[in-house]
Amino acid sequence: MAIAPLSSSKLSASNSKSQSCDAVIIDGKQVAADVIESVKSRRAMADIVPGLAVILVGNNAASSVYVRNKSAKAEECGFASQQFDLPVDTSEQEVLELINSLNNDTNIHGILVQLPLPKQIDSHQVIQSIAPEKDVDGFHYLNTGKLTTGDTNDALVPCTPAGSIQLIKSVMGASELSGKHAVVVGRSNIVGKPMASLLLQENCTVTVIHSRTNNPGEICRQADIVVAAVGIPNFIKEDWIKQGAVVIDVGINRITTDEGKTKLVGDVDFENVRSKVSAITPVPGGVGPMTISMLMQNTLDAAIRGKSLITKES
Ligand SMILES: Nc1nc(=O)c2c([nH]1)NC[C@@H]1CN(c3ccc(C(=O)N[C@@H](CCC(=O)O)C(=O)O)cc3)C=[N+]21
Ligand SMILES: [Mg+2]
Repeated sequence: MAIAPLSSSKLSASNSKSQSCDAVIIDGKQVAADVIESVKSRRAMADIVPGLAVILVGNNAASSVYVRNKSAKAEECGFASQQFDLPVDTSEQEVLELINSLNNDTNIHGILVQLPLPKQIDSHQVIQSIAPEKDVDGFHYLNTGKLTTGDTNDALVPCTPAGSIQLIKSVMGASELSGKHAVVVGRSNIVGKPMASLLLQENCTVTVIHSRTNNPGEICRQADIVVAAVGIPNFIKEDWIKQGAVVIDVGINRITTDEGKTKLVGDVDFENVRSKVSAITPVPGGVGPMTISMLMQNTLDAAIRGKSLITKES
């Protein structure tokens, strides 16, 4: 796995592309704010109040912060948000009963169960119990099936991969994206697999590498686009990155610095990688804010679809 890093002089000599000393730092906060503006105006035009239910089980500190941020953003968009804070010893049956009642609540259009769940609860059972048309995380089989078969028009697409694609598109046109080699690092159901499907949809050549991959660095170095979703700080080093690549860092790792402060970092060795890429997302301020914006977009889409169904039926 250890590959000697190329010196940058060697690279510039062997690469026809210009040295990208001035990499674009993709402003995820700005793109996310643009998505929110569009959600607000579409909501007002549709004249509806989308209802979002967020369920949090237990008191994981990071989860509490994320859930609060999601509820606050929903309110800002003109949604009605309901937050359910359940104790850490809640049974699976109790969660299923709550979801059942939200599935039947016509004022609720989106249901999100914050992951991870405490160990007595089977998250698989919980996710599959959410009505697919309210599954704003896009984790239900019906939505993952629609995504992998390319039926993305009425699928609810997982928020982090959907946001990541949008960030790629903010620096690369659709025609430019077509035919590019994208390497997804990580194969989770939440990010890696749906990300691969979305990139295929954009006509990329897609490789998914993971913890059992032989020669991951060699493969990653061929990538025009790298999406890192492994959950390990500084996992992606400079010598894994091809000159001029676009790098999307999905990692959210809370680390303690030498000075004893906690700090949020991604999966990419940002300071060393940035001189080599054409564009890169920072952490924080990259993919994270997009995840929340795409959740609002999914909730609005679910509410608009729900309204048109009712109109059709009546
Ligand atoms: N059912 C479910 N759906 C999720 O979408 C989901 C989940 N469970 N469990 C946890 C992860 C994590 N996640 C994040 C969302 C926003 C930021 C975010 O806004 N991050 C900011 C920084 C926030 C901070 O400072 O802590 C940023 O990167 O700039 C991060 C992480 C959604 N998740
Ligand atoms: Mg993995």
